Amino acid sequence: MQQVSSFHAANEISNPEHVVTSESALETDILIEFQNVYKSFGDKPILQGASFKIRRGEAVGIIGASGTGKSTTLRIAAGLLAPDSGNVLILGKPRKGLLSDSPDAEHLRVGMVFQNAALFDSLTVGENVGFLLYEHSNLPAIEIKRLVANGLSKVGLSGVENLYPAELSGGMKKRVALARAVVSDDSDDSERVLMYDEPTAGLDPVASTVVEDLMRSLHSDSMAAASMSMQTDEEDDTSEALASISGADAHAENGGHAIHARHGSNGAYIPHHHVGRMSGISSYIVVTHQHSTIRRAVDRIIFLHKGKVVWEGSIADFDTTEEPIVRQFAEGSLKGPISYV
Ligand SMILES: Nc1ncnc2c1ncn2[C@@H]1O[C@H](COP(=O)(O)OP(=O)(O)OP(=O)(O)O)[C@@H](O)[C@H]1O
Repeated sequence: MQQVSSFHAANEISNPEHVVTSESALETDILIEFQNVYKSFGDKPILQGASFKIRRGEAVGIIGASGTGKSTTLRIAAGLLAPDSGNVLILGKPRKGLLSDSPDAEHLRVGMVFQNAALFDSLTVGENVGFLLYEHSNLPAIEIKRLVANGLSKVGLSGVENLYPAELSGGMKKRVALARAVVSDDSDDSERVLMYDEPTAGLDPVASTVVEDLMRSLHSDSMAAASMSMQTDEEDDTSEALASISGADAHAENGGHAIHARHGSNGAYIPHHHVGRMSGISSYIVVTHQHSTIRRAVDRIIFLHKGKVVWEGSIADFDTTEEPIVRQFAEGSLKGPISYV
C-alpha cells in the first residue's frame, strides 16, 4: 500500500492523473473516494476541497485540530449529509445525494458509531442493538433477539439485553454502540465500512484499550471470514471444474467473495488480491483525538487542516514527518501553523 508522506504527495494521490502505476493495481479496492469536496454551514466554510480514498482492508484515522471538519467528513462519507460540491464515489460510482439515494447502497453499507454512543435512553440495550432490525427488517422477534445476543457477545457484553443505558458505564455504552453497528441480518452479505466518531473520548485508558481492541478484532474477524470464504469459493471452483470434466451439470455458486488477506505489521489484515467484493466489515474510519486510539486502532492517517487533506501517511511516517502542521499537532505545541483564538 503506498503511503503518502508529504503535503505535495497527498495532493498528487488525490488526482487520478498523478496516480503511479504501482498504485493502479489497488484502484479496484477503493470503497469510498472524496474528490474535492466542499461543505459550508451557513456562511461558514468547513470542508474546502477535501480529497482522499478509503481502500478495502484499511483502518484509517482522520485527525486534525478541533472544528476542522472531521465529523462533517464522516457524516458525508456515511451519506448522512450531502456535500455542497465535489464528488463522493462509492465503489467507484458518484453518489448523487445521500446514501439512501445511491444505487450502490445495497452493496456497501455504512455503520456509524456516534460520539457519546447515542443510545436511546428509553429503550433497553437489546432494543437499542436490534433497533434497525426491528424497524427495517421482517425478521421475527426471536431471530432479532438471537442476532442481538450474538452482537453483544462479540463486544463481550453477553446478558445485558434487559438493562437500560443509564445502568451502563461509559465504556459499556460505547461497546453497545459497537454491537449496534455490527449487528445485521445473517442473509445480508453487504460489504460494510464502519465509521467511528470519537469512540474512546471520555474513557479511562483501560476502557479505551478494550474499545480499540474491539475495533481491531471486529474488523480482522470479518477479513479472516472473507478470506475463508475466498478459499471455499476456490474449492467450489475446483468442484465445478471437476464436475464439468466429468460431464455433470454442476453449477457452483461463486458470490465473488474472493479476497486474499495477509497480516500487516501490526496484525491488521491487508487485502492482497481480490475479485469482486467481500461481505462483512471491509474497512473502518475513526475520527479521534486520542493518541492511544491512533496508535492501537489505526494503520493510516489522513490529516485534515482547514477543511483539506494536508497529509496522509502511516503511523511510522506520522512520527517522523517534518510537515509543520503535523509536527505541531503531534507535539501539542502552541507554535506553528495551527492557531487557536
Ligand atoms: N449541522 C451543523 N450546523 C451548523 N454548524 C455545524 C453543523 N455541524 C458542524 N458544524 C460546525 O462545523 C464545524 C466543524 O465541525 P466538525 O464537528 O466537523 O469538526 P471536528 O473537526 O470534528 O471538530 P472536533 O474535533 O471539535 O469534534 C464546527 O464549527 C461546527 O460547529
